Amino acid sequence: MYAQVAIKGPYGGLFSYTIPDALREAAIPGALALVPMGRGNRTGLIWSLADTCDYTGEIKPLADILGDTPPLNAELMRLLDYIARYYRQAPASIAAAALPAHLLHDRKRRVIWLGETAPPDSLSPALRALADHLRKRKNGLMESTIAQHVGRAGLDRKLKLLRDDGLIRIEESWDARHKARENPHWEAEEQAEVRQLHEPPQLTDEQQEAVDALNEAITAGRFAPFLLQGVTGSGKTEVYFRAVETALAQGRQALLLVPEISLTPQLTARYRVRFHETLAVFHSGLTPARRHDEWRRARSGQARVIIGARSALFAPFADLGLIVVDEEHDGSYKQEEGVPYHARDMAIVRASFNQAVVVLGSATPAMESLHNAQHGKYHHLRLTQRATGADLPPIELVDLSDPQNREGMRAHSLIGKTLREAMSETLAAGKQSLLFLNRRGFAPALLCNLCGHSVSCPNCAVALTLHKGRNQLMCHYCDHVADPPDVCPECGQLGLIRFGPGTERLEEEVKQRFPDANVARLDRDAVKGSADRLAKTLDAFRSGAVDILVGTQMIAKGHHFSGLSLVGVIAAESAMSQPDFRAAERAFQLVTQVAGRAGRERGQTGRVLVQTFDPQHYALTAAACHDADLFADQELRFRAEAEYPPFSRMALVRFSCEDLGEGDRFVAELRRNLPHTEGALVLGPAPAPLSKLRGRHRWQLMIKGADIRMVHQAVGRILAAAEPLAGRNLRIGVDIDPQAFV
Ligand SMILES: Nc1ncnc2c1ncn2[C@@H]1O[C@H](COP(=O)(O)OP(=O)(O)OP(=O)(O)O)[C@@H](O)[C@H]1O
Ligand SMILES: [Zn+2]
Repeated sequence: MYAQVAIKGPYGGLFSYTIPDALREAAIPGALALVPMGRGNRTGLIWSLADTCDYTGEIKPLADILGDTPPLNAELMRLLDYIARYYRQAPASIAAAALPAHLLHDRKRRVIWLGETAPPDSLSPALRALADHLRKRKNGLMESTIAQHVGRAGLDRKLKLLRDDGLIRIEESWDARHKARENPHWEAEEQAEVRQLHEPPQLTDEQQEAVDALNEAITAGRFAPFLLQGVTGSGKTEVYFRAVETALAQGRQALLLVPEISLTPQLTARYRVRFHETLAVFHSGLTPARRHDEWRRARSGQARVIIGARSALFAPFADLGLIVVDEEHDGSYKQEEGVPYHARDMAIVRASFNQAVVVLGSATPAMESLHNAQHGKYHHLRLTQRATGADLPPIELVDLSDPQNREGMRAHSLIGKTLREAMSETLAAGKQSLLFLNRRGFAPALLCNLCGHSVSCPNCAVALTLHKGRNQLMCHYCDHVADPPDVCPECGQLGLIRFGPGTERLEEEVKQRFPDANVARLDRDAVKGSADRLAKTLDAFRSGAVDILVGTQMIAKGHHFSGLSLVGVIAAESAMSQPDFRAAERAFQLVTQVAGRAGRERGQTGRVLVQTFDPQHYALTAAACHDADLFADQELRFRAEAEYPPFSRMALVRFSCEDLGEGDRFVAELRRNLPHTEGALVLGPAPAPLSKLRGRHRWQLMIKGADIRMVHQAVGRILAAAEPLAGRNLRIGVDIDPQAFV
């Protein structure tokens, strides 16, 4: 028997080890193993067991198995293996994404002797020697120090035996290290929310129908995928609650995936009120130690409902009966860095492995999900009315090319006349406004109007964004910062102008125009370095302390602000003009979602103004009449004609190299040797739209095929051709079902 161990590091692959007799029982897939590698030991995840081994060199034995029970059970290992194959990724990268960060890092543990001064006679000679060594130190010993004395082999197992006998205590050192950094504000916020929440509401007829359908499927205990398409404010959350209750009543567990940004105390509080201590929360505000605690509560079955962002997909469960993917269209479900996987798509896979029900919920479903619903792959449930009885707010498209609207706008003004007047009226009526602009900073470019030079990042092929508050130029890709120059670095003249829109500029204009209003801004800069800043600002807006909130997509979705009546979208273009076939879909989703924040309480009238230079665009006209079906009809027709997903499948193979010449030579060579796959279209390799990122030059190759098998086959052949041509400095990455084409 050989253990195939996934080990993080430059190799990325699986390494074979023999299994010593003492570890035979514990060495199963999903267990953490300590293995000899080079001159030291490394921690890895046992991926699989094999009877044979191809490796012809010396195969070493596993040094130890770590932990009491394997962190990942057979069900999760099956999912991980599927992900590795589907996305063509190294097992070690997947393991790193799936496990709490601590487990794979080399552990620093302190072992403290608790027993009598003399070890009991019943101990075996090996344990007795170890116990003798331990009892001499009052303050305990680091595990690494113990290993130097008694050897590493089997040490973990021996310590476990002593611990089980009550003779020692083992302290994870990071427990202490991270406790100090715990953020108390989050808990306080959540508590405040909990007190405000009341009894569950009586379901509307539409909600009841959806709940009935879900309950039936959950009770049947078989795999069943649903698309819950409900307009903004239709009470999808209440439907999820009822489904979760049913799954719990069946003795099973439930997983709720939410976009990271929705993980506000408001949302978790709503879940806490319903599910109490059976709830575990995985959010970015937790310290690693707390995260690990929550993870352990889930694995032990103590927590029966888990709510979390993308990576909660890997939450350990004994018997998962329901997965909910809230705002399933949200881009944050796709991980772009590291292992590119889509948590929504893999949620479907995980549900099918578990005979579980999976619900994808959204007011603006992805075209892929709609297509599946239309073809009977998913059950389609719809909520067409707002649960509170409020009407959807009227949406007006404001044509910015119309001179009337430009009246009073100065050179860099972002707010046209119609929006300005509406904001005045709202303020005068004591109501709140929200302005949405999908770009942070003051100006996305610093341009020389004498020579045309644009100040760009030294590491990336993009312009640097000016941040006026901190008076710095920043790269939004690599976080490079620089002082803004006084003169053009190219021609040396005083010709630099701050060009383009940004939330900081918008905030400044709002403050100038409405000096008496209380204005706040929410974007990545505004919440940087403070985990509770987001919650605090949202709270101030919710309580009415802030009159006008300016922000990026952080404010666009999921929130329920009861006093909000006016929503302004500053530049609807920015979403539509991207070189991406999903641009129209994103524009429709964005406008619908941000508009959906307005007028959510019964008896309230909301108003939404969308400023645009292209008021005829079908994404905007459909959004303006709240017609998701009309948009889907047009969008799916366009996708079918152009053979884009969901009518085809795609993949990107990316190449990057620090040296431009070396990359160019590789790409030219690959182009000459590009293999052909029947039924798959291959475009490139060509320089990527973002041609340089973090100091590496980039190229990409796009593959389009009628189905995923062809795409996989083409990717496999291209990798086989590319890998032998690639020098040491060239990196190759695969992105299956890409969401971003930069
Ligand atoms: N049956 C009901 N009766 C009255 N109010 C309800 C009912 N169901 C939900 N609500 C309330 O309606 C509001 C909107 O619900 P919720 O936030 O779940 O909507 P949603 O569908 O998730 O919207 P969005 O897609 O915009 O996030 C909430 O304040 C919720 O408490
Ligand atoms: Zn950069």
